[in-house]
Amino acid sequence: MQQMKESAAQFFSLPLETKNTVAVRGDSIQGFGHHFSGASSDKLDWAECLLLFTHRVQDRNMDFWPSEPPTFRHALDRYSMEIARVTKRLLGFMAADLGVSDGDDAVKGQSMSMHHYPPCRRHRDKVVGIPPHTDSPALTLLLQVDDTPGLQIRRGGRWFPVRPMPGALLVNVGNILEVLTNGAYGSIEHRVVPDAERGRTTVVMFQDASADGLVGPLPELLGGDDARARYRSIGRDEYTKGHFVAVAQGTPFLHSLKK
Ligand SMILES: O=C(O)CCC(=O)C(=O)O
Ligand SMILES: [Fe+2]
Repeated sequence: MQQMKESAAQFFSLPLETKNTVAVRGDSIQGFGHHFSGASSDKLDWAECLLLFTHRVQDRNMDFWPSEPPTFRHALDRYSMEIARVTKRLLGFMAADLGVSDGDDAVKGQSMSMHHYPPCRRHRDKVVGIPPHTDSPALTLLLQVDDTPGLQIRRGGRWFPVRPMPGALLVNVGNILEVLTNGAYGSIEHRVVPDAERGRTTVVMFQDASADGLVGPLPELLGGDDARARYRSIGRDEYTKGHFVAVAQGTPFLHSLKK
C-alpha cells in the first residue's frame, strides 16, 4: 500500500512531457490525460488521471504503464493482486449476507484510475475535480495517498464530505452490483471538489463482476412475491455503452434500467 502511494505521488509530480509518454491515444481509453467534465463543460477540469486495465493480466497493455517512477509497475502489479483478493472477500461477505452463491474463482476484470487534483485557490466554483456520478462496475476500492479532503457523497439531495481515514480503503458500491443485488446494495452518487490549499491524490480500483454476458438481477434473488426484478436485464456490451453515453450526457444510467 505504501509503495503504491509513493509511486502514485511520484508519477504525478513528474514533468508533463514524461507523463505524456503514456498519454491516451488511438481509440483506447487507457492512459494519462482523462477528463470527466464533458457533461458539465461550463466548468474547468481540475484533475489529472491515469487509467489502466490491471486484470486480467493478459488484458494489460504495458505501453500505457509508466516506467517512471521505476517502482511504479511493480507497485501496481502487487497492489492490484492484493485488491483483487480483498474485493473477492468483500463480495463473498455480501453474497453470504444475501444468501446467494459466491460465484466462481475466476478473476474478473479490474481497472485502475489514479487521480491528482491540484489545489485551487480562487474561483473554485468554476472548476470541477470529478463531476457527480455513480461508478459503473461492481465494487470500487479507493486509497487516499494524502489526507486532503475533497470526496463528497449525495444523500437526500445534500452533499456530505467523506473524511479521509489514514490506512483505510474506502469501499463504494457500483451500478452493476446494485443491479445484480436487485437494489439490496445501492450505488451512491459522488463527486470531487478540489481543495483550496492542498493537492489530493487517489488510487481507485474498480472490480467488475461478470453475469454471464448479461447484467440483470441475480435469479437466486427473484421468485418470491416481493422479489420481482426491479431492473431489466441487458447485454454486457449494451450496458457498457449505455453507461458511457449517460456519463457524457450527465444523466443517471440506472434510471433507464429501472422497471
Ligand atoms: O478521487 C476520488 O476521490 C474519486 C474518484 C472517482 O470517483 C472515480 O474514479 O470514479
Ligand atoms: Fe467514482
